[in-house]
Amino acid sequence: MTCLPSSNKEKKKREEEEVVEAVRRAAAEWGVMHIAGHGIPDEVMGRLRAAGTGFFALPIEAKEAYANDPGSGQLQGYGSRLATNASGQREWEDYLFHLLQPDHLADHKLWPAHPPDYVDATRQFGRHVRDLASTLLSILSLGMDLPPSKLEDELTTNHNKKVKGDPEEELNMLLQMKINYYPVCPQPELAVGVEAHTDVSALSFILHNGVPGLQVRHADRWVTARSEPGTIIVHVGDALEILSNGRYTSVLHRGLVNREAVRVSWVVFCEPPPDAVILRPLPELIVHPHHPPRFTPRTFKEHLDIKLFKKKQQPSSVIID
Ligand SMILES: O=C(O)CCC(=O)C(=O)O
Ligand SMILES: [Fe+2]
Repeated sequence: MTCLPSSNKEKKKREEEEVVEAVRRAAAEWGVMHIAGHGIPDEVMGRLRAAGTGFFALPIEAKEAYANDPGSGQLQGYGSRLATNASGQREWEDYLFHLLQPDHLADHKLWPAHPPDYVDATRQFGRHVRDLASTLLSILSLGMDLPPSKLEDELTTNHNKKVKGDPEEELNMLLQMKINYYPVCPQPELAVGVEAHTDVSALSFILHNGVPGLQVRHADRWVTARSEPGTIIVHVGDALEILSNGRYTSVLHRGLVNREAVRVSWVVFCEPPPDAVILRPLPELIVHPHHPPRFTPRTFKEHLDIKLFKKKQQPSSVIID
């Protein structure tokens, strides 16, 4: 039987609708999903993993050449969290954190010179993740019956009159790279890799080295993320939960450690610029009295401050907006 062109088109349309619905459901019910067919070549993911793993294998002095200094506001660089957290558990991880995109704002002095492929592999990965972020934001816009460009436009438009520049000017979303390195832990029951939190980003993209440890909160229980080789894990973060007025869920999650194997994860946080974008529930989604706004408007930076303040006020391991 020969397929008529119109039935091909219908098939494609149906498939696209199925993808939109699958992504919408995962983002609404879980706030997390595994994405296959993401367009990032295996070779690029393999080089990223090798480069990051190579960095953490360097002697401590070589890593400390990139040390951060959170006390003086220098958040980018290499850091260690082998300290006791508010809930009395030990956070058992080292990490490397730096801006990944846009490339012209990145401080390349903080990108490790060893292994030599670090800069190129990480940059290549960043370009692919940036494209994937745009694709997902358009699918998630369609999932709320909005035009495909809606969410990305909202995350890149200067609405803040207090911030200089053309109010209509297109801004860039930022991608921040964090590599988490969780050493083998002799007493994993006394420690946690990363304590329970939601990400402040719009979306976070996670690769890992295949060792289980990421857990997400769903229906009042912790669920361990499966290892699905070749896929990338995507979290909905707070910024998207706010824009979607809670239709999409910023997922509560944590990283556990274990006795047998080192775990490494690469997380790319995709976020709006800190001051120019005002995060507020999209007006199209507000219908009085059934769907009132669930969040007060705030810049991304203000959101970070609100969250930090709540964390200080409520010293438990769980931070929820
Ligand atoms: O290690 C992981 O899989 C998650 C780490 C994480 O949640 C984070 O760095 O924000
Ligand atoms: Fe996280």
